[in-house]
Amino acid sequence: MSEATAPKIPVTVLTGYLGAGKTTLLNRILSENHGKKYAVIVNEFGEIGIDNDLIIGADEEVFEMNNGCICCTVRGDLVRIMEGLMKRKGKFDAIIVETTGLADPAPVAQTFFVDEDVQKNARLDAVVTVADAKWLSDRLKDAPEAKNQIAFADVIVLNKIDLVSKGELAEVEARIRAINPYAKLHRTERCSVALADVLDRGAFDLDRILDIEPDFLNAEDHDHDHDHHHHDHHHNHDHGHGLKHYHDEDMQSLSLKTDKPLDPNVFMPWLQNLVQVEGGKILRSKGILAFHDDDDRYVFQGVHMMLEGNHQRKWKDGEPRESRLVFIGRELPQDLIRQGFESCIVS
Ligand SMILES: Nc1nc2c(ncn2[C@@H]2O[C@H](COP(=O)(O)OP(=O)(O)OP(=O)(O)O)[C@@H](O)[C@H]2O)c(=O)[nH]1
Repeated sequence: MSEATAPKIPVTVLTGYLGAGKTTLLNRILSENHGKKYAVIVNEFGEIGIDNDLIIGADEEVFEMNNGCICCTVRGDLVRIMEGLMKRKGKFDAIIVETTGLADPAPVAQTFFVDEDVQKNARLDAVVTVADAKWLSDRLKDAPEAKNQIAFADVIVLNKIDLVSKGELAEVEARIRAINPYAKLHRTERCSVALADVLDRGAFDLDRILDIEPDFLNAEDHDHDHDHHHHDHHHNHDHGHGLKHYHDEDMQSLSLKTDKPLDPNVFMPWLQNLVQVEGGKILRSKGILAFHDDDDRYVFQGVHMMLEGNHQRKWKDGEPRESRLVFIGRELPQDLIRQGFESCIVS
């Protein structure tokens, strides 16, 4: 088949606010017995890559971009990774891009239309947005990214329905519908959705997007002239090709790391207390931990004051037993977190 007639590789953009369940959905996709091979591109907020370690069964096909937000500074990276993948066309069936919870999906989606090389070889299949039934209504009030993620969705996975009452679910669904009446919506616990409902949908609807973003296809300027004007607490960049998007400048991330073991009897109560007291400010926390006298890696995940943790697997021979944690939020009590963490290290 010639280059011109070869089918374009479908790309699914997986978005959704911090902690909504994107990695949970990605793991579900990758671990299902579908006989397909996916290339996965992950972008996360925070200096230490953790998500890569939480994705199962896709070791050699995960490409990480950790140096910024996918919708701005690393968009060049996205194009480069895509171009690299295109050279290996035939080795995989589809591409999934998991964006950070703080990314605006518009410029990400735009990459698949305005970058010539990418556009020749790949087609945006759908923007799939995971929405957190418990927290989305709050985020729609204070996080502009959350609203754009809903507005741009072709498919919405309304997740964590186990954490809300029927009334709350109806309420959040009505809020979603007020922003986006078109997307197909699935209510889920742990992103339990049929793969056919999220992949290979052929659902991306350019006309609808042009209604929301009339400048979506304008790409005169690829230099990313950031034109920052401040708008409340959010900066608003115009990437020079007409698309404006907003960032929450108050959002911070704190990354912590140690190669000394942690004392679980000190760490666990400390973390539980921290998210109980500061969970309003700490939107998201996650970490991979090496406990004293423990041959298993321990993984914890938090969204506000809710925490989950479990032993993930044995540390591999030769694998450095280090602990890595990330806290993301507004007005993070950085010194308090840092000091608390240090007190959990076995000296
Ligand atoms: N109770 C409950 N918890 C869930 C559900 N789905 C996911 N979680 C938990 O929510 C937390 C966040 O899930 P992730 O899949 O890591 O969320 P994410 O959107 O990838 O998070 P970021 O990449 O940090 O933005 C984890 O502790 C999950 O186990 C659900 O349906 N119900």
